[in-house]
Amino acid sequence: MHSPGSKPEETSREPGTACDCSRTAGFEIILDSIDAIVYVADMRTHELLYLNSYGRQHYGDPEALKCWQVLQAGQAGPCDFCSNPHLLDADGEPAGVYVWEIRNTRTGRWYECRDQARYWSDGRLVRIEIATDITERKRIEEELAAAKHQAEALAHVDELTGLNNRRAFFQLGLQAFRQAARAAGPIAVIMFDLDHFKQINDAHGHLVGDKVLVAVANGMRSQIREADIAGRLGGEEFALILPETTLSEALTAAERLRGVIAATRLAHGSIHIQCTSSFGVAVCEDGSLDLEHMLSLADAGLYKAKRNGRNRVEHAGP
Ligand SMILES: Nc1nc2c(ncn2[C@@H]2O[C@H](COP(=O)(O)OP(=O)(O)OP(=O)(O)O)[C@@H](O)[C@H]2O)c(=O)[nH]1
Repeated sequence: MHSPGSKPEETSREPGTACDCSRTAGFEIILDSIDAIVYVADMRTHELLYLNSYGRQHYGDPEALKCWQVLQAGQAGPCDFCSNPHLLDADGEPAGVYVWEIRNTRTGRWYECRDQARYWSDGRLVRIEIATDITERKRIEEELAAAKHQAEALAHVDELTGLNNRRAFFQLGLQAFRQAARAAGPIAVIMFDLDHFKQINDAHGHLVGDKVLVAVANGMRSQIREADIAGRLGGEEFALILPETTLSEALTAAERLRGVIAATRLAHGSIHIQCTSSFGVAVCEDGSLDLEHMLSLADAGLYKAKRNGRNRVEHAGP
């Protein structure tokens, strides 16, 4: 195996002299004491000309093998991610250091690679790579990214029921309303509020009240289509956005959900707790109204339902 050297014209001493040998041995001691892979490969043939001791410990003896045979797994030829194309300028001359990251296909470990083309001692162009193991840094980065993703997801979810929280409901709702406006198509909003929920809390405690809210949310989820947007707006108030839904379809959906909630019985000790809810429905047939306006109409319907005796569905039209 050849040893690392400098550009031929810069060499002041004939290779093979005693002084050159001791200098080369010195370089090898230095390179073998580095906690990083250092290797040299012929840029044309991919022959591995040098691999330091750290590299040999992890990838074995490279004698007479190509870089892609020693350093990567399952390669039938040069890697398609080989850095060679980045190392030469338009005139085919060394273009400086190229820094990149890769997960090694043999070991699964991550490396930050600093690659550059240089002239080897016999005049050919070689790729010199110094690859530092960054697996631990990557693991921390991935954990942070996962935690951030989870925090972002949680920021949109109502903790108790798992439904969209108010913020997510409005964000998703705005998109649905934009879509309805573009298509000039129908869109419906249903709002509902549990009846005399305070009495449940007062009689059985807040925890039981929470279970009722969860049961209502589950009933809601069981009734909606994939395109529908369900949210808990706060307290015991829930809402649904139903894209491409006409008035008669929305009234049917609200009536069905009212029946499901009224029929839900929550076991609590020796008794079963039941709860009804009042619904307000608003529909815009041509997508011309915005979410705020539709929610205020649905709220007016809900208020009407409460006033007219609760456990019922009322429509408030534009
Ligand atoms: N258990 C529980 N109760 C809640 C939660 N949020 C709000 N509440 C309760 O919901 C009750 C709402 O009471 P009201 O606004 O008087 O409404 P209501 O008793 O349902 O009466 P109507 O709406 O007029 O039928 C209050 O007792 C609140 O404390 C919650 O997250 N969990």
